[in-house]
Amino acid sequence: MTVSPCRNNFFVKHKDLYQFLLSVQKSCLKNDCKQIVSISLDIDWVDPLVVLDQLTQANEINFYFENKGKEEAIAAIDAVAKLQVDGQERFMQAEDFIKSCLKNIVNFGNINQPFAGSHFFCYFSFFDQNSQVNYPFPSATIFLPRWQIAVKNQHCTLVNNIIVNARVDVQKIIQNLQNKLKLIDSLEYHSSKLDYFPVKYRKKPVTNSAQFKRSVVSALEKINSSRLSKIVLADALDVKSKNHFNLYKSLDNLRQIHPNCYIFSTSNGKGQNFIGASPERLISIHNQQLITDALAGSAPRGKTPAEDAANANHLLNSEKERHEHLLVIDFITQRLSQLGLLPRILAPRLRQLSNIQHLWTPISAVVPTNVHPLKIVSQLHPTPAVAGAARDVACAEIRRYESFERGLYAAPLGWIDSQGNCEFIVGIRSALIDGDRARLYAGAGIVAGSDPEKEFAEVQLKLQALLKALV
Ligand SMILES: C=C(O[C@@H]1C=C(C(=O)O)C=C[C@H]1O)C(=O)O
Repeated sequence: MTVSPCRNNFFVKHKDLYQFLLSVQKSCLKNDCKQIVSISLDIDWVDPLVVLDQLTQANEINFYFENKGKEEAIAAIDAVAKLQVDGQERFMQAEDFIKSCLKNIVNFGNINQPFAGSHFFCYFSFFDQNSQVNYPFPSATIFLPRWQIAVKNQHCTLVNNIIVNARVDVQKIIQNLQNKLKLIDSLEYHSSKLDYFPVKYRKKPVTNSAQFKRSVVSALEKINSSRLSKIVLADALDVKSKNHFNLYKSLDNLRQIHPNCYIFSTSNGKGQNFIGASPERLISIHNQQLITDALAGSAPRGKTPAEDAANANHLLNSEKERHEHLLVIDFITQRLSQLGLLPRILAPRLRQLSNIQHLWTPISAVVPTNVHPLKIVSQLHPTPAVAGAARDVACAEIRRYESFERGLYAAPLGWIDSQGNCEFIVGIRSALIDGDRARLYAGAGIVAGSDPEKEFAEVQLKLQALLKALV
């Protein structure tokens, strides 16, 4: 792997890149192969969301991921390498794809700056196989983007991944990069305010309220009599707007309303987008340190500080909520142990969002270098936070109760770098957007003692938070 020093002034120093690309091309010619070059450049601060909005073409896939609290945002646009698969082997195939791409990547620029070097963006569906034939996303998509813009703590990095072979015009690659830099430089940034448009839309629940509550009652009967101790039942809400939804403004609203959530968006390059604001991290790994969230058990935020504290107290002390939460902790620790990891359960706490609060227990572990992040993702997904326990029974029942395809809802999405660092979240509180139509998803965990009315209200609360941000 060849690494050159960082170029702060690309326009002055681009000769080094030219020489570098020529040498890569020469070796491609000699070995009759092609190579991916990851060019990392330090650039002036930009808002990756604005870049995403302004630079993505409708026919390109893309990915957006932001955690305002951590001052991190990353936009990935278009693909130079992509894998889309369905079926049980999807996580394994994704891992193999990433490993084989990495063998073929050389770096140019300072790969030690935040988010430099190659990153793979991945999103999966809840089930191995979508049963809705025309569902717009396959059950696994992994891609290495052509363009990646990321900020971390005010530091901004542009990565341009390119394919070099014997025929490619090296001069043109550099020209392309220069043009893109100029374009990014010319973008305008306005400090935006919350933009609640009085959007005109029609709402239509996919499951009517009576049906949802009947499902809860029926699930409770099963919980008393079978191997099922928890099931997460979701509801969907269809919304038809007068105009096309504005993704950029909706995401901008989401990041302002939910600054401590992960804001995400992905486009399939065919007109459909999946977006949301999730409080739930599946795994993050930084320098072999893994953190995962057990997040389950919910209460609304109070209207006054006193009411809020009372709700929080009730949540922390409720046997039913604690049982629901413990099932997730037990599952995660068991699964991590099966992989040979030694999970450490950190102190339980509350995750307080603008509209709702959850019981939250972070769990940490050290990941040996031979355990690939996607092995862990495949072991953990779906946790009882979004499926139930026992998992197989819960998943089969979810298929029976829910009349709609979960698709990317409640499934892992995130990125992995070449060192095994990664961040995957669970795609809950999410919506599938298709022009002027949106389908919103949210669910609630049902355990012994659940009240159908309260579970229905919890799902509506989650749906409303998302609906409020869509414009
Ligand atoms: C399934 C969802 O949320 C999950 C269910 C929770 C609960 O029932 O208490 C809490 C957090 C999430 O793990 C969702 O929001 O769609």
